[in-house]
This record gives sequence, structure tokens and C-alpha cells, in this order.
Amino acid sequence: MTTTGDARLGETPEEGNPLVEGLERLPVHPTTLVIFGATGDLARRKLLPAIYNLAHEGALPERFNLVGSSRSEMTHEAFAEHTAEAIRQFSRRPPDETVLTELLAQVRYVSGSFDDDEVYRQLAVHLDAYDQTAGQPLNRAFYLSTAPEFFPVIIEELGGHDLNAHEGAEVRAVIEKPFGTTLAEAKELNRRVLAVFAEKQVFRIDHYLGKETVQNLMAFRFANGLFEPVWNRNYIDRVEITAAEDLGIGTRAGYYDHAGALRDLVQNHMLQLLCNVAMEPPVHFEADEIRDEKVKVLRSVIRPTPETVDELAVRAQYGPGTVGGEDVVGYLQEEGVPADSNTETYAALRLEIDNWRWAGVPFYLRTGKRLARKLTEIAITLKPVPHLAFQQEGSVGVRPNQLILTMQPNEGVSLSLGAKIPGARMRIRPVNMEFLYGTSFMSQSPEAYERLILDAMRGDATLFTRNDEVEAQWQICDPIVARWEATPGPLAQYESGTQGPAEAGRLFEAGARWRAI
Ligand SMILES: NC(=O)C1=CN([C@@H]2O[C@H](COP(=O)(O)OP(=O)(O)OC[C@H]3O[C@@H](n4cnc5c(N)ncnc54)[C@H](OP(=O)(O)O)[C@@H]3O)[C@@H](O)[C@H]2O)C=CC1
Ligand SMILES: O=C1O[C@H](COP(=O)(O)O)[C@@H](O)[C@H](O)[C@H]1O
Repeated sequence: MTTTGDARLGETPEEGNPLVEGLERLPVHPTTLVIFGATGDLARRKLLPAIYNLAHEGALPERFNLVGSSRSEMTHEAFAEHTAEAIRQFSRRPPDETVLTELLAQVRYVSGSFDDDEVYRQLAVHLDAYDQTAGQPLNRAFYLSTAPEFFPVIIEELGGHDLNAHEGAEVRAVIEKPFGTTLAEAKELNRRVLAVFAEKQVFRIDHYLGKETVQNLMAFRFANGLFEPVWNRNYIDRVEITAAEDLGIGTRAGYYDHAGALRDLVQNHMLQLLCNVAMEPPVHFEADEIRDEKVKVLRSVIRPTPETVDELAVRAQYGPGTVGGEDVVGYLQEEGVPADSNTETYAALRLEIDNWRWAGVPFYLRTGKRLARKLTEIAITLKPVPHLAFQQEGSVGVRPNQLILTMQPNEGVSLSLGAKIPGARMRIRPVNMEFLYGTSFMSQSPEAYERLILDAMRGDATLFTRNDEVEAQWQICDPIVARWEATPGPLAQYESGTQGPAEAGRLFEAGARWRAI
């Protein structure tokens, strides 16, 4: 089924672009967006380029203003230049100077510490000035893109300065991950956030939900009659979710060494992928219905206990090795990492979902830094056929069907089938039917943050996590965190640029093993 141009949505790439289509359906109210942590890594690499790309597509509201805030001293002009540089370096399309100049004309910057009242007084001055120029109260979106310790500080300061509400307009708070580092912390953070903002004002980011390929999972499952009848324990043998990275921790030692792979990726992105595979179809494609279904899945996951963690989970740390032809240092030699750190850079789990659809089907999750290559995929292996009439000597082999949903790179879906090798004998070999985004839609997918920033400004929470989801995710991970903290190590090492620790193979039942990365 290799799909080609005939599957295109429109005649031009723009017509096939869901952001532009979304814009037609749901206009965005004029908004002032404030980024706390505007000089940080995430803002520079992702948020500012995403805002530019929205501007380029005409997806921003007619009146859109941007205010950056962080500790560094900077003038408005210097922040505009910082923004332009970030866009030039990281935008997925080369910037058009006219669009860029127009975008930067309205940029402001407020410097100071997030616990300093003056920051919020200054902010209020800029926000009011934008309203006055517009002649109407503009919506306000506060994006918290800074270290998690500042999340409650900023939220409470916003509340303390009456910036959590705005007569005649909407106010929203977008909160980055991680949302707490344990269940108890997440609950406390939720309590403090919800003391200032109503749940409908809060947008907890899990950027995987903004990826086109992750949204396609729902389209794939719920827009095609073909898969639903087999999407259960009767036909599916196992589900394998991989989020492998070739990169190391870069300059993020301060954050990562306190987080580790389980908190950094499993607790959020990977459990969300699991939800998208396992959830029941919602009646309508609406934020709360979808989130209700995801929570049901998370609550059905059999929680690891201190007694089962060692059997169900594997962790390890990258050692030195070669990635992409370059020698790289091990985790313990990375700048800023304590020489005796026991933080895991690889985590693998076997989970089970105790409900009617999935009872007995193992869900394998693995993630790691400095593995052989970047690969995010979900592999669904079906059960073998019950009887094989024509297996013969010389066959490459009949293998159970596998459905591979590749999130990145080479986004697409591939289904392996047994097919007859041409010739006199009945010899079977696996072949693939493939759908690739690149060839079918002929347009570049928007970055996850483009979609999410736009949705937050629109007030559409479908692709954001609700407080009960976050807490249910922690309920699964907390016992693992606790067990690992109680048995610190030293951790097993895997060579950088490889498949990860061999020990992860023991999570599988006999006869199965991890797919190659
Ligand atoms: N970076 C990434 O790839 C990803 C990051 N995230 C999340 O995004 C958030 C931001 O991460 P990241 O950008 O990497 O972090 P950085 O450390 O790069 O940036 C932190 C930002 O916060 C500012 N800041 C720090 N302390 C203060 C303070 N006391 N007062 C005022 N400003 C302060 C910094 O300002 P200054 O530079 O002026 O000191 C900087 O702008 C985190 O929650 C992270 O978990 C999520 C996914 C990926
Ligand atoms: O949230 C995070 O995600 C990135 C991986 O994101 P991707 O979109 O490139 O797959 C990961 O590198 C980072 O450690 C983590 O905080």
C-alpha cells in the first residue's frame, strides 16, 4: 500500500496543513503571550521558532504581542535581537525578514527574579499598554518555561498581582514539564496552581501530544474500521514503545541528574503514548472526553510495588562510546554530573493493563540517551496464526504481523505481512506495507510546540494533560522511583551508541526480544 501523492489532502502543501485548516475553523482571539524563562534553552530552540512559524503561516491572531521575562538584564531591543537569532538558528523554515520584522516590532522584555514583585508590576504595565493600543482587553497567556521550582512561585505572584483574571478576556497558564517529581509533589503543585487558576485556565504541556504522529494514532485507530476488531488481547501479543535518543544530556546536567530517564520521559511522554494505544474511543473528540478515557487506562495499569519493581523494571547509565562516528564521554564524565551519580539514563519497564481489552498483554516501554539512533516508535505485534499449512524448508519464515507506528524520524505507519516469494515453491517472507507522511502529504509537519501554543491561546485543552492524568502517571512511577532511590547502585553501564543494556532483554517472555533501534 505504499501510499503516494494521491492521498494528498489538497492541491498545495498549505491546503494539507492542519494548522491552516485549524485556523479557518477556530480563530484565535487577540493575545499577549508572556514567556517566563524567555532566555532559556527551550524558549530559544523551540518556543520562539514555533511562534515565528505560526506568524509565517498567518496562524497568529491579528493582534499578537510577546513579552519575555527572565533573570538576565536586557533591553527590549536586545531581547528582540535574541529572539531573531533564535529564530534564524532553529526555525524549521528560513525566516522571511518581513514577517520577522513585523513579529518583533511588538516584543517587550522584563528582567528580574521570578520572586520579585517588581517583575509583575512591570509586566502589568506592558500588558495594560497593549490593551490600550488595541482598544480592548486582550487575552493573556503566561507560559512557564523555566525550572520547575519556579512554577508555584510564578503562579502565586500572578495571583498576588491580580494577573490571573482579566475582565472581558481570558487568562491562561501554560506549564512546562516536569509537573512535580513525585506524586506528593505533583499533588501539592496542583493544589497551589488550582488555588490561583481554574482547571480550564491551566494547560500542562506534554509536547509529545502536539506531535502530528501522536495525534495520528487516534486517527489511525478511530477513523479506520480495519483495526478495531483486532485491537485487543485476543489478537495482540504485545506492545513495545521505544523513545530512543542518540544525544546525551548536553548542558542540562543540573536538571537531568535530579530527574533521570524515568521522570524525564516515561512518567509523561511514554505513558501518554501508552494511553493513546490503549484508550477506548471517546464519544466525541473533546478535551475532557479524551482525557477521561486516558485516565481510565492509567488507573487500570497494574502499579508496580516495592516487591515487583526489580522484576518489572531495568535501569542503566551510558558509558563512553561512539555515536554517529564520534567518540563521546560517558554520563559520569559529562560536565556538571557528580562522579558518583546514580541517575539512570536508560529505563525499561514491563507494564500490564488490567481491563477487559488488555488483560494479559504486556506493554514494554524503553527510553534512553546515547543509544544507537533517534527513534520513537510503537510496535504492535499480533499473535501468530493458529495453524500454518505451508511452512516449508527454505522459507525465510512466517512471522506474526507487526504494526509499526513511527513517531520520528521517517514518520509513518508500516504493517508487516507474510507474502509468497515468487517461484514454484510456497515460500513465505515478511514484506511491509508502508504509509509515509513525507510522500503522502507532501508537506512538512508543524513542530509540536506550534500546535500547542496555538491551542493554548485558543483555550483548547485536548492536547494537554489534566491534573488527574498527571497524578495517575505518578502513581505508576512513584514505586519505581522509591525502589531505585532505596537501592542506589552503582548502576549498570551500557556503551554509548548501542542498543542499551543487555539486561533489558530479561523483561520479555521467552521467544520475544526488543526490536533493533
Ligand atoms: N530544554 C528542553 O529541551 C526542554 C525543556 N523542558 C522544560 O522547559 C522548562 C525550561 O527548561 P530550559 O529552557 O531547558 O531551562 P534553562 O535552564 O535553559 O532556562 C531557564 C530560564 O529560566 C530563567 N530563570 C532561572 N532562574 C530564574 C530566576 N530566579 N528568576 C528569573 N528567571 C530565571 C533563566 O533566565 P536567565 O537565563 O536569564 O538566567 C532562563 O531563561 C523546564 O521546565 C524544562 O523541564 C521540557 C522539554 C524539553
Ligand atoms: O521532554 C523531553 O523530551 C526530549 C525529547 O523530545 P523529542 O521531541 O526530541 O523526542 C528529551 O530529549 C528531553 O530530555 C526531555 O526533557
